[in-house]
Amino acid sequence: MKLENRRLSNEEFMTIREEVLNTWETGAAIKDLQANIEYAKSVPREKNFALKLQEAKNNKQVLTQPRAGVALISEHLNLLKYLSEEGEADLLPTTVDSYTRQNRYENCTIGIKESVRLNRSMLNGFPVVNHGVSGCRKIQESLDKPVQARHGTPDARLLSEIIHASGWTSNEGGGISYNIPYSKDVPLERTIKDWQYCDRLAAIYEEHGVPINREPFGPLTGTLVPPSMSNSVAIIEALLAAEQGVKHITVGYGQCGNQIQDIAAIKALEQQTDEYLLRYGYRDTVVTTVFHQWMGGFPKDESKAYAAISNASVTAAMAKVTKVIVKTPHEAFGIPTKQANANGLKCTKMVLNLLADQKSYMSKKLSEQIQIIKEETKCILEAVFEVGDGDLARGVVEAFKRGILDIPFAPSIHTANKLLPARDHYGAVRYLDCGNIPFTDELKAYNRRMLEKRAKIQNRPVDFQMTVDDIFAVSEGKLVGKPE
Ligand SMILES: CCC[C@H]1O[C@@H](n2cnc3c(N)ncnc32)[C@H](O)[C@@H]1O
Repeated sequence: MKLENRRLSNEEFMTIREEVLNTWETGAAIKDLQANIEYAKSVPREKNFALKLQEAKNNKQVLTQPRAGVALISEHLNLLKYLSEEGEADLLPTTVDSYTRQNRYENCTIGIKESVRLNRSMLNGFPVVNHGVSGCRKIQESLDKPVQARHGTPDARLLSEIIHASGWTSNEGGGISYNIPYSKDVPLERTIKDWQYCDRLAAIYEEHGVPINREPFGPLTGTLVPPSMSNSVAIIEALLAAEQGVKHITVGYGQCGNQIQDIAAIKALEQQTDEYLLRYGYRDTVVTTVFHQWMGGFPKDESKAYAAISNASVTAAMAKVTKVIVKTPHEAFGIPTKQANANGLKCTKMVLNLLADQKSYMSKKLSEQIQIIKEETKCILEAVFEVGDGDLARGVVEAFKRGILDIPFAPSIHTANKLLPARDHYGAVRYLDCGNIPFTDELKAYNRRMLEKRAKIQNRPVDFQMTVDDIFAVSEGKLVGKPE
């Protein structure tokens, strides 16, 4: 079937579904889609992820959500209960393991057996496909808060079938955001199509009375991704989801570190997502936002790690995002203990509570940065539509081929890797090299000027060494990299 940004017909969807359910044994238990929907309808409304986000948006409340996932059902349940109670998490994840993300379910079988034998998690997340609908329903039924699948899966079709049949009412990911940062060589045509299936599935539940939230993965590689590039990808995935009938979309952004630029990025993302959805005829979509606390290298020192978590929480509060994804003081080491995970959540919530009655006020600098990000994003998105001859899906594939869309430090061979970012002297992320991104001369000159200011202050040339210094800076306790 030719790649096209067009809603899958029921016949197309059901034909693909037949094949998807046969890719692992646990697909057999969810063959009856109507029965799956009936089950999902039985989940109490207060445990619906989409509705809880919508309520938070209306109440201008910032919700907290951790990442968390371990191999076995009972341990995973204990972990999520602890994060919900002790950690006061408003929304619950299930972070899925790396084997599942690559559809290597046979490795999960071994990992589950080893976890039982050694009495500790031998997988770096919860293997939703292997545990199947029975295991995932047990998780959902035993918790009193909404659950979302968080992963990094290029082909998440079976994973999505199982989680929604289990009453999990949110799914993270997208055809770009779970491909380019997560894989070496998976064609975009493939993942855009596979995520059209996941979006259509979410929409079918929605059309039968079960609101399902879809959350494109905002931060991408989480390494100096300029806001206009990550915003462009988020808006594209929101449009692709809306075309399949998705009505609840959370667009996301990973903290870059300069507070004004980060708040501006969230505001620009909210405004332009609404603008583009409206422009392309999607009128009844509920758009919420998610801010990811610092995604780059973390300090090992616990106190400094809490400072990074608190600092990110201030930005989340001042930007009035709908939800914030929380880091832990174990970030520099690996998978956190449940205590460290809960501590990151409590630290975050304390800051959010202290700032609940405050927000960032429009200033000249803030409105200038919103304008810059919106203009850069507009240049990118208009070019994507143009090279796709008006079809967004084909435009994405062509735009990556030409380097119009380009994600820095991505493992995928399907991104040009010509874009080079670096921080200006305020710490805002700028384009050191725009590669093939079709910015106006004014926008290129602005980015260059901001980097030249830093070069002058630091008495150094504008070059790649700035980028290298910036990659290590935060883990060394500063934001802007300094020359040796
Ligand atoms: C793109 C997401 C990266 C973040 O995702 C966290 N992460 C990954 N797997 C787990 C897990 N099983 N439990 C708790 N956090 C986890 C990492 O620490 C990192 O911050």
